Amino acid sequence: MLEIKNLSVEFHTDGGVVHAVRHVDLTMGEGEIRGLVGESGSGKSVTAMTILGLLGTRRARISSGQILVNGRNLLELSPAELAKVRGRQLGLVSQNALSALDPSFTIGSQLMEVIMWHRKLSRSEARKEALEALRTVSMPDPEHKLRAYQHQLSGGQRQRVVIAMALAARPQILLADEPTTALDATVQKQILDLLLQINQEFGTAILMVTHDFGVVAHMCHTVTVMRRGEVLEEGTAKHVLESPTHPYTQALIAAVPRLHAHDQAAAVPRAERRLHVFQEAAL
Ligand SMILES: Nc1ncnc2c1ncn2[C@@H]1O[C@H](COP(=O)(O)OP(=O)(O)OP(=O)(O)O)[C@@H](O)[C@H]1O
Repeated sequence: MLEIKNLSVEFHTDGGVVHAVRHVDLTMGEGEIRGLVGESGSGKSVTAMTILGLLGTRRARISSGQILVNGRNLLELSPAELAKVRGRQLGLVSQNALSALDPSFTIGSQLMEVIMWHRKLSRSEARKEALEALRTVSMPDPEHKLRAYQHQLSGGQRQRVVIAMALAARPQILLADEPTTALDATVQKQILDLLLQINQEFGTAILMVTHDFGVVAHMCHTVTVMRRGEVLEEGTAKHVLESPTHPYTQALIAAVPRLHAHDQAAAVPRAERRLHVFQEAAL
């Protein structure tokens, strides 16, 4: 469904050329949850933003590669064509819900706008869909939340709205860029579980950008590990968690407190269980 081949991205800065992504290959099948893992600056976000066509600076240059979504190379599309693919096939859940939402409009009007844009519905139909979208992301008191502004919501509730907006066009693939970074531990788990539920209910594939192998153990079927713009290793989450080949991956796994000792043993069957679900779904 998603195939990235030999992708390289560089930034031309005053201080010289930054090779942010180097010859990256990555594939995702239907319903797959892939973790894209690495420390800060390893090139995860630039990879995700390149897929979405949202690099956002004229200093960026894609120096090689292809990004195929259902066989179409996104790098050859016009901006208008890419915008359509972005809505229909790719959705983004960014790390900062505050910057993704507009403080001067209600949650309902922002959701309705996205729904009307993608699905060509009337205002009253879009309102019903907006309410349904808030129910899908298990928003408490959704009727009331439609009329609320972002400052009236908790961090976790805002992130639920961002997920609802990303799902408005029923995309095949969600790109989730550190979606729980700004949240406390309990809320983090709720949001990860919501993404898992969406994956299972709608078959939405998820590219989960994270620096945290705990997230991989909790929800990913497969994982790609990046360092300094390159892919160091990739494989099933079970395999990489159990027998990481690279010392860098070993260090990332060791850095997760809850994966230490007996917790690590418990995490593996969890990832394995999810892998089975994924493999069955793929058959
Ligand atoms: N607009 C830009 N101009 C110049 N360099 C950039 C730009 N955006 C990213 N980079 C550089 O590209 C490299 C990869 O950055 P990227 O944001 O993809 O890392 P990351 O793995 O997502 O890190 P983090 O987890 O901190 O978000 C870094 O060296 C970064 O400094």
